[in-house]
Amino acid sequence: MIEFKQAAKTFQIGKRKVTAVNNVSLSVAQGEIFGIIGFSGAGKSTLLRLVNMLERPTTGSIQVQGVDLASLSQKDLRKLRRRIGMIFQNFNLFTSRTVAGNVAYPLKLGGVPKKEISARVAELLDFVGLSDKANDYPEQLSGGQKQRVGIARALATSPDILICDEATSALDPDTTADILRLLKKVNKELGITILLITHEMHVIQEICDRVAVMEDGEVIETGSVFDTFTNPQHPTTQRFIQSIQQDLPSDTLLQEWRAKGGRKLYRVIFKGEIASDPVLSRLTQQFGVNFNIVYGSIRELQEKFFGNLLVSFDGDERSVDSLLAALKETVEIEEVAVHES
Ligand SMILES: Nc1ncnc2c1ncn2[C@@H]1O[C@H](COP(=O)(O)OP(=O)(O)OP(=O)(O)O)[C@@H](O)[C@H]1O
Repeated sequence: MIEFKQAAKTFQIGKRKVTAVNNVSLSVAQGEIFGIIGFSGAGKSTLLRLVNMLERPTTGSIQVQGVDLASLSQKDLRKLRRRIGMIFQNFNLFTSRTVAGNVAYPLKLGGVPKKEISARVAELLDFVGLSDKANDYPEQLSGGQKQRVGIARALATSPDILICDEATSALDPDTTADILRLLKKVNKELGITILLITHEMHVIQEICDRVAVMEDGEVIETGSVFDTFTNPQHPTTQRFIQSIQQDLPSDTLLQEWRAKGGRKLYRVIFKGEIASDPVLSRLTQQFGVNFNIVYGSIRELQEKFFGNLLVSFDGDERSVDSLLAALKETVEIEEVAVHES
C-alpha cells in the first residue's frame, strides 16, 4: 500500500546538512494501522511528508498503491492526495468556517454538487458523532470535538489512507482514548489504512497492528506490536516500552528484598496461548517446590495475554534447578539482577 524504498531526505541549512530521514525501507500493508514512534527530531514528520510529496526524497523512492510518487504529474499528484486524508496535532481547522463548512471544504474544492455535499457532510458528522454541532464554529468546540471535525474533513473525499500526525498529542487521556476508538472505527468499518506518528507508546499499544521505531532518521526496529512489546530489541525501543509498563520493581525494593534474606528472583514471561496453561503450579508441584509471586502483571496486549511475573522458588537446590530447566522449555525465564546503588 505504502512502500518506502531506501528513502532519505536531507535538508541543507546554509553550509550544514541535516539528514532527517536516512535510508528507510518500510512497507505498510492495506488495511493495517501502522505506527511510527520516535523521540522529538527522530524524523517522523519528515517521513510522513514524503507520503504525500509535501517533501521529495533526496534519494530512494516512495510508492503508494504501486505507483512511484516521483513519476506523477502535478495533476496526478493532486488526484493521489485526494486518496490520502490527513489529520494534525493542532487540528488545522478553518476558524472562520462552521463545522459543516470545514467538512464540506475538500468536497467544494473537488467540485462536488452542492446537494451531494450537504448529504455527505451530514453522513460524515453522524459517523464522528457531531451531528448536533454542524453550525458551531471551531472555537466553540473542545479539543476532542475539533479532532472529530478534522477526521470528518479528512474522510470527506473517501480516502484509502489516513495519515495522522500526532493526532492525540494535544488531548487529555480520556479524549485521547475516544479519538483512538474513532480511528479504530475508521479502520475497521471503512477499511482505511492508517499511518500514524506519535511519541507516545500507549497510542501504539492501543490501536496499531505494527510499529516502526525511528531514531536519528533511521528505522531501528520494526515488527508487530505484540512482538515489539514483549521482546523489544533496541535499547530505545526498550525505553519506550518501559515508559508505559514498569516491568521490574525499583532497585531500592530489590535491595530491600535481598537484605531481608529474600531468595533469588526470576522474571517469568508468559505470552499468548501459554498464559492459559497453569505451567507454574503444574511444574512446581511436579518438582516439590513452592513458589511466591512477588511482583508483576498479566495484561491484554493485541487481544492476547502477556504475563510478566517476578517469582521466587522455595525448595532444595536440585529440585529448583530441575524446575527451572523444565520451565525454560515453556516460558521465558531469567534471574533478576539486583544492582547495588
Ligand atoms: N524543513 C526543514 N529544514 C531543515 N531541517 C528540517 C526541516 N524539517 C525537519 N528538519 C530537521 O530534520 C530532523 C527531523 O525532524 P522531524 O520534524 O521530521 O522529526 P520528528 O521526529 O517529527 O520530531 P518532532 O516530533 O519534534 O516533530 C530535525 O533535526 C529537524 O530539525
